[in-house]
Amino acid sequence: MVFNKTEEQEKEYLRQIINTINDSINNTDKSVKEHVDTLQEYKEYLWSNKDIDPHEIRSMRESILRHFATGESVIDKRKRLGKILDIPYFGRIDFTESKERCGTMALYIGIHTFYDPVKKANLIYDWRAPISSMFYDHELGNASYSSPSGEVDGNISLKRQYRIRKGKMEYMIESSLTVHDDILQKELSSNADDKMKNIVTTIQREQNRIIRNEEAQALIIQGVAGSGKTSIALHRIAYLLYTLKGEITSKDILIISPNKVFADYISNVLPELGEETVPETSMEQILSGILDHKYKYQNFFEQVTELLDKPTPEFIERIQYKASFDFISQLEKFILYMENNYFKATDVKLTKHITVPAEFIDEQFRRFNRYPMRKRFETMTDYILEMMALRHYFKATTAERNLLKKEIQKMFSRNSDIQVYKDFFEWIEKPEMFKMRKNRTLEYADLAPLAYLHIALEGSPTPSRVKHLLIDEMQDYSPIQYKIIQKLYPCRKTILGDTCQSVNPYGSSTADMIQKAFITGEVMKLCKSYRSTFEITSFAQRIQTNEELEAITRHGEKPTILSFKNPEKELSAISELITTFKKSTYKSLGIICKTEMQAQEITEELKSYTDNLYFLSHQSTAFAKGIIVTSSHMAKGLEFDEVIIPQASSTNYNTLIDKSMLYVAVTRAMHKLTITHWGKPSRFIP
Ligand SMILES: Nc1ncnc2c1ncn2[C@@H]1O[C@H](COP(=O)(O)OP(=O)(O)OP(=O)(O)O)[C@@H](O)[C@H]1O
Repeated sequence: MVFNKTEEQEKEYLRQIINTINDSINNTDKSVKEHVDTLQEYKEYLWSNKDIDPHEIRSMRESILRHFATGESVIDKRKRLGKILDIPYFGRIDFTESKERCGTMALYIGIHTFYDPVKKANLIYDWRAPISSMFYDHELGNASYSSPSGEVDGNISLKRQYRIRKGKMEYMIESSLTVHDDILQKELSSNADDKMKNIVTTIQREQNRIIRNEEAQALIIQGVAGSGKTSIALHRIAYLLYTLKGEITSKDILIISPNKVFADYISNVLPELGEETVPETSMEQILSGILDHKYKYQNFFEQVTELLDKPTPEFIERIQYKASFDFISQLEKFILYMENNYFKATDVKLTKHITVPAEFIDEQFRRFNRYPMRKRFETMTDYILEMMALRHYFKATTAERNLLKKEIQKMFSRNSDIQVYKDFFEWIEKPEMFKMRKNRTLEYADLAPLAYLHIALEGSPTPSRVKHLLIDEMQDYSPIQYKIIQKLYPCRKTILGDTCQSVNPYGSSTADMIQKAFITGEVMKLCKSYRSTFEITSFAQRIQTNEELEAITRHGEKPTILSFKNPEKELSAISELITTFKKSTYKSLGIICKTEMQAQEITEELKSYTDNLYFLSHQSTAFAKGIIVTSSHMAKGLEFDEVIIPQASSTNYNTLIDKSMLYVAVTRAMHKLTITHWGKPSRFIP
């Protein structure tokens, strides 16, 4: 007999579950109150009794801490219960184990586990539990999952999906498929929120494999635009926090994200999944940190702007060379060269009668080669003086010690990293490859190699406590940057991106290049694109074909291309499109320009037609709902119900990097896309 066979029975069961959760909430509230009262009693006792003996104080202190810890975990539980009251579960599978004789289990799956202490049974299973994986991986029929004690085989006889909101069941679907297409279609057709949302109810099989991959040391996810890479990476973090509880907490995870707006945009997913948000940083922050924030540098955004503007061929060449593996191997050879040639030992006369011979000093420089070059001087001095004390009974004074150390330091050719870096380019006979900008500002492409040399000379900063590193927009970082990341964060990693969406075509990395830079790493692919309608995805494919991409069959309006005689007409048409958007059910509109300067200009111009425009610059820190005007670079990773791409003329979109920008802009649209231009249209518009 099937448990809760009909929809009526399911609705009644939901009511029962909600009552049980409410009982549990009342009990935890009582327990929280008891803890608070006890702590208050302790406090009053301590305040009113001045002469308590130290033993009593100690034992009270322990009790207080114990109460505090239990109190905190009860509060956590209370928070979780409050959350599951809204949507207790979203799926169900009926599973019969082949070996066991305990019959068929109806497993309800939700964001959190719910254990009923009265019935002594798990009423809801966490979506991350091993048994729940079958919900995502299997259709009706034979199924299995990996439990801690081995593979469990069995049979799924029923599969249901529910939409429950505020404790009420809106509908349920019985399905033989993994995740029912109707529900996925409904989710995908909904409008964009101001923050990325979780997709736990509709995770697809190929996505689930990535979320639950525990083997890969570095998991590299190459996924087409809109394939759910970022969502999946965040669900993976939630999964790891669940399975590795006790070993890893959200504070042990670090996200390297492209900018603050993106970090803000994704900041809701983990809390929605019941986990804390994780720390976030940027590549520039890391690299500049290695160099003690000593140098002014062109940031990545400025480099992209220069590439879009009028880059000189030499500028492009410098970026390209520094993103090559040949460059890394030259740099490594040079480090070896420094090791062999930069330390020129000389005799050091410590007293009238005592001289430390050059040969002996040189020997010590080589002896301590496990230390970075500039970190050897202290240890060498100590060792030399120890040897002299042993062999010659010479006991050096502090002044003599300082003198020796200073002299040894002087034997190393260079103190300045920049000078060493310049030497490198002389050594490879390519001095033209290094160019300092005005105001002693470094080019962005020099930041990483300079940091690499700095590590060879001074060592890495203190070992990081990061246990899992997440890198988004992987294609925008070059191999040398990955080499540094590997030195700094030898932990496990999840790295994701899409080569087709590079805003750094001369210095970008493919999944294979990243794998090569890390030596180890597993590449997994996501080929299905979920964000945009079939029509928009097909349009994007004609701008830049990705053979691996598979568009989801969700249909919508065909993208529109509007041509005008002059910029005034174009602007007035855009303002009309804005008016139509305001009357529509769509919640977000992105007006995406090629550069930030163009976005700023258009914002100013549109202000006389419409209000509530939000200009998103590279200095912005938060994403906003409504009408956003921004550049392609900033729009990367974001999505909008509707997108307008202005100024798509042949002069504005003409080069390789322009094409990438157009592709990024087009793939931000979920439901509607309009491209406008005056004069000749860009050759990239299909
Ligand atoms: N299994 C799924 N169920 C529901 N929605 C999904 C699913 N997978 C992806 N999506 C939706 O597709 C959209 C794109 O997801 P996401 O931004 O994570 O993709 P991405 O690969 O990082 O995109 P891009 O590289 O283009 O920025 C989001 O709206 C996300 O909610």
